[in-house]
Amino acid sequence: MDAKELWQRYQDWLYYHEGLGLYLDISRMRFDNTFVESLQSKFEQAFREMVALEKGAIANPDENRMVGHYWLRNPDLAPNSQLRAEIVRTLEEIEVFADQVHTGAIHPPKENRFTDIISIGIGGSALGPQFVAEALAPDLPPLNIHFIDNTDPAGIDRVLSRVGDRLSSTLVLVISKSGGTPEPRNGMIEVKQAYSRRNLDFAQYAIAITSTGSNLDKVAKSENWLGTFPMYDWVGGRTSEMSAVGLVPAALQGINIRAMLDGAKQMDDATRIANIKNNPAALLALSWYFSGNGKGEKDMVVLPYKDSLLLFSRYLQQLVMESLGKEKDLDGKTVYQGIAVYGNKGSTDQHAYVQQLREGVPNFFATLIEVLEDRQGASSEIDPGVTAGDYLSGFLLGTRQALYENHRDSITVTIPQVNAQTVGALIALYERAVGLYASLVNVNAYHQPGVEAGKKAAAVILDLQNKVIKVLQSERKGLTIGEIADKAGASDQVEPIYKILRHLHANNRGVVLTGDLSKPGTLTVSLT
Ligand SMILES: O=P(O)(O)OC[C@H]1O[C@H](O)[C@H](O)[C@@H](O)[C@@H]1O
Repeated sequence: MDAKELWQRYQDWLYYHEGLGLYLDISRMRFDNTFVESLQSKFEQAFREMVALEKGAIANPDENRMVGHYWLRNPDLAPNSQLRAEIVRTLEEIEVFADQVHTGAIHPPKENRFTDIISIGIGGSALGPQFVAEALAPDLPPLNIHFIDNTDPAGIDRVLSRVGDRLSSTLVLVISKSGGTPEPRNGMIEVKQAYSRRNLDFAQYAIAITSTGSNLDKVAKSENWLGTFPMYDWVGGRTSEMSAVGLVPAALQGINIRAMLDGAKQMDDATRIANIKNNPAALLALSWYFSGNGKGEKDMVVLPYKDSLLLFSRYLQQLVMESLGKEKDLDGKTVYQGIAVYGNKGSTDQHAYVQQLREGVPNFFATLIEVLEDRQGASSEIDPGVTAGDYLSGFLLGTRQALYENHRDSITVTIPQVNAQTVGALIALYERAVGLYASLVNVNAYHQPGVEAGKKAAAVILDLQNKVIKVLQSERKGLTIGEIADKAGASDQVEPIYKILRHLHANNRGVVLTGDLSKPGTLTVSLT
């Protein structure tokens, strides 16, 4: 296509949302009209399924759950008045709570104000709050947020030492929908220990955000924690940013949560339109389907040209890959679906892996996120008539063009500025695109059976560790790893047993490995 034809194609396919000032450009995806027509009936089905989902159908059949994140930003859509009232009440409670924390009406026992937040959660209970904090928290927030999103002891130490003496004015959010995920549970226990080492009563600093009746909820209630906020059965972790999971930390940081909800609602309205060309989420799903042949054959590289959107790709990684990465389709057929997502930010990445994108294996399509406003206020000039923002914009346009010229497709999403409304809209746009794409490829976007399998496998390892320690305790003499495995009744688990013992040895846990470390099979293992 020559420049004139491309300009026409750009205009033909450009989507613009007036209320949000958001543009979506899929002109650099090389599909043609025949392809669009070939997907028409699949899209009609996808739109129908989305209507049913929003009306409260069991859209997550494996878990027998409704899928209601769209109701969070428009409670009038909720399928019954009880849910509606609950959504509205929770939102009001969050605002009142944040306000009371900010004014000091709610304060730590020995201080006038809370100064910091430690937010403990993983996956959907961390990625949204992290993305939003990075994107929207003011430079001087009323409370500084720190995240513990793993069971890495050194990571926990790092957060605790950064907080230091301010622990006595730190509010702890323990976020877990299920209330039973091991990583946040471990983080909570360690943080609780840190409070008690300082003679602080953890319960007076702790807030639980979890499903009613979960283990975490029970602990919070029995220990009389400072507060609890509900997480609903019908909101999945990876779509929970607009529930208490995302709204509590955001409101505490002084982020305008009503604006975030409004942006998402406006986008939800726009992506409800049952017409591919007028629906930005459908345009995204169409582009993804085209690029990867409906089988995820190409990866999605997400490049926001704005530092504050750095974590968008990580956020999308869970949303897209946990939703679409499925072995079986809804009919039980083996399909190995998914779309791999990665990326950091432009132009920074142009000095790293963009080399491969431009010239190497063409196994991806790029999504460039453009922000029209460079900064608040005027920019000084770097060169005559040129600002740093002009460079950033130039790098984006140049990369888009260079990729296209080398037969690499790209999508460009343009927002006027990074604010609560546009961030809410971006989240809603991708949530809907994932839902529609899942319908096109006939997978359940709302369960995660593979993750559950991983959790079970980890539990088996911890069980094995206990057995191994019992064997060592009951034997006085040194044993080989093979002998330990036999005595533990786990002869087929020699290698994991070796790795368990090596880990215990490295952490001075009373296990001694003697012999040639390069020949694990010959080692003798004993207790100190
Ligand atoms: O919020 P939680 O119940 O603790 O779950 C946290 C995360 O862990 C799970 O393993 C799921 O795969 C994620 O979808 C979820 O967001």
